[in-house]
Amino acid sequence: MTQDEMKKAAGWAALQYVKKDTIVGVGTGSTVNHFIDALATIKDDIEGAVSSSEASTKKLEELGIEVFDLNSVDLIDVYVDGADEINDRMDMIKGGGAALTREKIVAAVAKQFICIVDNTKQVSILGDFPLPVEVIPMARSYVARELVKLGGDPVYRQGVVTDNGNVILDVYNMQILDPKVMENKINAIVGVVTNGLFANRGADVLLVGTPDGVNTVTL
Ligand SMILES: O=C(CO)[C@H](O)[C@H](O)COP(=O)(O)O
Repeated sequence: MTQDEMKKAAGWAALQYVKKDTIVGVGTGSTVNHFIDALATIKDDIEGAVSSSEASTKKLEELGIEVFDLNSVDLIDVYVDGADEINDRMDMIKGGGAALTREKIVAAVAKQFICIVDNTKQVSILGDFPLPVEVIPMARSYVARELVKLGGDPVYRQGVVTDNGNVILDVYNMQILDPKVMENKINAIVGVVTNGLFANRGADVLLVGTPDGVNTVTL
């Protein structure tokens, strides 16, 4: 089974968590793209979606799913998104697709976070995947120096501008033993918009695509 087939299995499995007549929070990435394909098959049964990126909005609209502005929505029942890494506490690193800030905002509003991954994303300690940090452009060098003080090796993701007009620093070699503490420390650096650690708000349900089917994990 290919990695993409495992992503597809996880993406389609998330459909069972979508309730009738609700607004669905939609993440970003190749695994979520499979979820959007699945969601399109029940589009007449849902009210619509709130999207975490321009890319997901485009795909949702192309498939006929109405996309609402988050400011016009009081309640999101489930938020479905992928991850770059997830540990057994359901803490994640996200932002490989540079959509981390909007993802974190939509996730914050949702009652339930359903994380969909293939089995290569499960880790015991977060940090092999470089941690994305979204930064206001004029603060890039300052934030990079502060990230070095926290023990990381930040690398500017050249040529990438986020949907919010900011830049991304990918932090290599970060020892992330306490994800919540690290998330808070990095977010406290002036000029950081947010970082890709989702620990203060982790996943509630994890769906893992494997060669033997989809495993469901809850805490
Ligand atoms: O956080 C993300 C985008 O910002 C994605 O969820 C993450 O990068 C996983 O992507 P994929 O499903 O393509 O493996």
